[in-house]
Amino acid sequence: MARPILTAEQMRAAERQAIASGTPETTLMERAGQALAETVRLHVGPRDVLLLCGPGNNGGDGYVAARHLAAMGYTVKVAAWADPTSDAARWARSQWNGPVEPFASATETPIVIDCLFGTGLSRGLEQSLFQRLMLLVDNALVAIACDLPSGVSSDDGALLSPIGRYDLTVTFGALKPAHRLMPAMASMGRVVLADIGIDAGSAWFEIGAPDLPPLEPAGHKYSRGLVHCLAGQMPGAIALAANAAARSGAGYVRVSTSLPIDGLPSSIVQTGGADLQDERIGCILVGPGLGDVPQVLTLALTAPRPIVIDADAIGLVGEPERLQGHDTILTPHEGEFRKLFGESEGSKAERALEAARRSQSVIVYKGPDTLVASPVGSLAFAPPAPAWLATAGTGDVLSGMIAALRARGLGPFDAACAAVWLHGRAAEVAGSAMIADDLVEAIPLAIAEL
Ligand SMILES: NC(=O)C1=CN([C@@H]2O[C@H](COP(=O)(O)OP(=O)(O)OC[C@H]3O[C@@H](n4cnc5c(N)ncnc54)[C@H](O)[C@@H]3O)[C@@H](O)[C@H]2O)[C@@H](O)CC1
Ligand SMILES: Nc1ncnc2c1ncn2[C@@H]1O[C@H](COP(=O)(O)OP(=O)(O)O)[C@@H](O)[C@H]1O
Ligand SMILES: [K+]
Repeated sequence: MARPILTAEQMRAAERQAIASGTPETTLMERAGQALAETVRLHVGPRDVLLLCGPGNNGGDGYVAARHLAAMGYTVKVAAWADPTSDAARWARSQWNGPVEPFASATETPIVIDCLFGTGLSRGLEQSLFQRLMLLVDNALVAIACDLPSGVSSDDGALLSPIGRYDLTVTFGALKPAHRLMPAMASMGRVVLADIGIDAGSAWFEIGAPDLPPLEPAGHKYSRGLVHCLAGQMPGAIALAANAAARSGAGYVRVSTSLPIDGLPSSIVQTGGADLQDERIGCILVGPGLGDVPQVLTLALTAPRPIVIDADAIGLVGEPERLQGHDTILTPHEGEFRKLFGESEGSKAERALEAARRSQSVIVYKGPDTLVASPVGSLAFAPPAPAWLATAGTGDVLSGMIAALRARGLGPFDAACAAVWLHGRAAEVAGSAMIADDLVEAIPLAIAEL
């Protein structure tokens, strides 16, 4: 299931909306703290708990959780960095009947819950604070962050001060961009989303398992999708992409190549010519292994068909505005992105959206925190993918998968999101010693699980 993602400002607006509709702020805080306590009960055994509370509403969630955990039978200690400064947090503090010790005297405890700062963090933590926090977090059996690890910038995933490693992060109403952006996402552990009754409808979301289009009982290979791949100077890469397209359910995969490609399955047709005016083509794929052959990209752009532009072809585009009016999906990694769009300011999310707007294309901005951006402002964040995807050729596999799903009839944004999700899942199925060829073999297994 897709999970909504809101910026800190959007989250505050959603909270104001809920309050205006009759839900008091203290009720939202009660729900958040209770959900935090229940998540602890669900995931963690009955060991002593230390809650570290800050001055704002993140700390308020902590006092509420302390009360619920104590009622569940946990031995609970609370340590505060500062007195509550918001009305809701003061209320939550007043409802906690146990002692509150100074932060400086808090000692190592099996379960540590960081409720110091959440979406309201405005600057890095002072050194004595983050050093002590990291010690408590890294020496805990289980470390849990309330909403966000303290030190993380909610909107862009930057670390305003160093953070420890958390096993679990419990967030409320919606995920925040930092849950799915590097470097913050690498230290969050599992991210659990608790419903606190706010309306989190959003154009930004975390990609969930896709719904692939059902096969027509009376379908034929062309109606299932024809992917036309354009080879270049290093055909191994387009072979991987073509294989991936075939394994992702395209009805027909064709490769235009001047050199015969060894080892391609016989079901993938190799042709010398490139009739790109063929109306049966569902998607053209250009770029993997292309080399410096701009005329192949130009040829692809003369065809009025959906097109995936990957790898070398991205560097050959020139001006992003050239792609306006085409039905294009671009799949840059960091280097390719900067080559085409230049060095721009802002978070990865903002840069992805700006790139989609300039090129009027769907942008799959790859990396450990892959984003899919559309020209109309939709933004999808990939769930964490295994680090072993960082191996040669996995990007070629992804572009083949996107082309197949586009040819099968998904729209460009949905095709990219579905392929990104399946790519990550196929990598999990293939295991940590996989190479890109194994990833291709795992695609049907990932699809069969849906
Ligand atoms: N917005 C919502 O809908 C809800 C928010 N809730 C909680 O409220 C949190 C946000 O609360 P707040 O906006 O009060 O913000 P925080 O509790 O994250 O922190 C804000 C407080 O910390 C201070 N501060 C910020 N950076 C600091 C630093 N580096 N060193 C020392 N002090 C610093 C600020 O001056 C302010 O007093 C969320 O993360 C979540 O846990 C929940 O109670 C549920 C509902
Ligand atoms: N550390 C990582 N963790 C998870 N996924 C990663 C990581 N590094 C790269 N990836 C993914 O692996 C793929 C690599 O693509 P790319 O850089 O184009 O490689 P290649 O050109 O060798 O095919 C992308 O889908 C990217 O999102
Ligand atoms: K926190």
